[in-house]
Amino acid sequence: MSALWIALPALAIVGTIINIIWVLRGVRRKTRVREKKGSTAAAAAVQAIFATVFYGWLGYCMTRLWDDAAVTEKIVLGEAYAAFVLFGVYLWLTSAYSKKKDRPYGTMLLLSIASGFGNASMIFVVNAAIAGNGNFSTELLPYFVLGMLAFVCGQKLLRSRLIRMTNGIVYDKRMEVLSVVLNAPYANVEAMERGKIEACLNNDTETVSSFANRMVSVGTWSVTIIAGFTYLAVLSLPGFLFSLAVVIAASGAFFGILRSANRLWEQTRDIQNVFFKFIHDLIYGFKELYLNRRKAFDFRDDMEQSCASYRDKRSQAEVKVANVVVIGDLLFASVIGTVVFAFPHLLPGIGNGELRSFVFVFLYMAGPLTSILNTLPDLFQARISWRRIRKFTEELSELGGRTDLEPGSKEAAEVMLRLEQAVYEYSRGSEGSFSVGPIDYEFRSGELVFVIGGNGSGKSTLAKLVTGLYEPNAGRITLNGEPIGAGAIGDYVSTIFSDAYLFDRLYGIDFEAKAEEARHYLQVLGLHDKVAIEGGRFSTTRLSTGQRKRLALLVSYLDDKPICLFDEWAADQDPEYREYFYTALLPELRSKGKCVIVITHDDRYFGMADKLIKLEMGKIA
Ligand SMILES: Nc1ncnc2c1ncn2[C@@H]1O[C@H](COP(=O)(O)OP(=O)(O)OP(=O)(O)O)[C@@H](O)[C@H]1O
Repeated sequence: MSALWIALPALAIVGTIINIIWVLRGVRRKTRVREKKGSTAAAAAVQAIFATVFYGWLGYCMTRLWDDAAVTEKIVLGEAYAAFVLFGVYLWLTSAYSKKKDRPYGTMLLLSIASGFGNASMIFVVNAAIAGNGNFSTELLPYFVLGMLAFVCGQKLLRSRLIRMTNGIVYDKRMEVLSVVLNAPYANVEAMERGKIEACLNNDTETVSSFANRMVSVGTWSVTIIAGFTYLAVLSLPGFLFSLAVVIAASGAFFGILRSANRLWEQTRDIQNVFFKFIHDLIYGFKELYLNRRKAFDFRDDMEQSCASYRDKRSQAEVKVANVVVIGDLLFASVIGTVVFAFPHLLPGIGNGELRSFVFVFLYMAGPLTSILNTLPDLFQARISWRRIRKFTEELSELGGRTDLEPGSKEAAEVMLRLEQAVYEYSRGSEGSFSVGPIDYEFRSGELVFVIGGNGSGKSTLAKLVTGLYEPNAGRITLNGEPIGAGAIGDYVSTIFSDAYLFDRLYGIDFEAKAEEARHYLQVLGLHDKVAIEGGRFSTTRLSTGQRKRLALLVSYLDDKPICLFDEWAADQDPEYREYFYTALLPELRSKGKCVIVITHDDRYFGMADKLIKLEMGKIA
């Protein structure tokens, strides 16, 4: 036995030294870098004071045991002190030199054990002191203070690590979801139920994040409870078994109820998608709702029903949980009642002191126990959100998509984009489908191509195929003779679709190098007295529809890609800018060697084109 007691701390010492060497290796290889945040002189001083007080007090408590200890016990005490000091060094090193995506589970487990045990030991010491006869204050007070110090220091270190780690996990998840959305095939995002992306990025990541923060306390509570139960077992084995059975039964019932509430939470989560869709409709349809009160009334009615359903289902789920919490509290009270009133009859040997200690310790544990049970509903909801995030990312990346956001090479100034038997088909279930193609066509640099045709003939669909928004269902697309994936074509094209979105920043454009050019085109497009560009940002985008399209044209111009595609750009322009677009800007782009594709209904200007493509029912006529 004594050999084991000597070996255990010795193992801890060796393990910690290996870990310290590992951290130092990370520092040397720069995988760990000096943590700048929070490393002020004041923070360092506080850390030093805490460390000195803790290790000083620990040493003092150990020396109190020293005199009466046998040789082997002295060895164990010495080893334990050395292990604590080394662990402190390890903690300081890992917090001073952090690394990316650090998940220090082992360290957190040890800190949970230290602080949970510190927490529980306070009540053991108090209980032992009360149970003793007289002069307890000087005898046991140092150990009570040591328990307090272990709890406080352990909590401080554990919480800061856990908070950093859990928020890091949520941040990583959010960035992962964002990357998946940005790399997802356009058709997947277009087909996605409206509101789903918002609910996932906003709702789900927040739910996971708030749960992660609650996990901070669960670790400590668990250790306090384990330590408490161990102490109860020492005090009275039957009492311990009985209370354990009650706690297990309460937790089982709680779990069962939570499972039945789970279905309701799933449903409330579905309603969140609908809620975000309503918000979308409210913002983008506000004009129509404002003008037509009946429409607004009906809309409110519709939204109200959805909100009411959310309220009812959520309430139903929470009432279920609340019932169990109340029953749980009742169960804890009945454990104490049974122990105090029934045990003296059932177990005649049991003493008053034991009963008092039992009640005392159990009462101390009831708080953490209830808190853990109350955290379970959050766990269920976080699990739903976690699954939704996973399903969402899987759904988006189902058809492949791009692997990263790094733009490819766009150096080729001369391009030949060829559609070979290319087909794109919308599947519309039972209503049949619409398809564009098969199309064989070659778009070349220095050419101005107009795409014409009636409404619904497939012009915009063809544009999406050509620009790589859609992947052909059949056939293929080549660029300069090489097959090219849809996701990569975007590097070669700048587009203005009829529903183009105007960002207020010039993303992806080296504005400093093009500031002069930008100012010139602001003047040419008649926007210089409306909009200014400062630091790559427009002073405003609150403009008329025509002006916004002109600003989009400026962005496309600065983009300077080899292929330019304009989808009915001139439709919103007055005759002056329409004339400028067809007779000056398009020829200028062509003379600069661009491949220009224009979707248009302006038959007055058809003559400006080098080639005309007429679409009828998705096919070139
Ligand atoms: N996202 C979509 N999902 C399913 N079907 C679609 C989708 N977008 C368009 N369609 C269908 O494809 C057909 C062609 O649409 P497209 O927008 O390409 O026509 P268009 O020639 O550009 O028309 P317009 O001149 O009115 O802009 C339409 O009948 C439409 O119903």
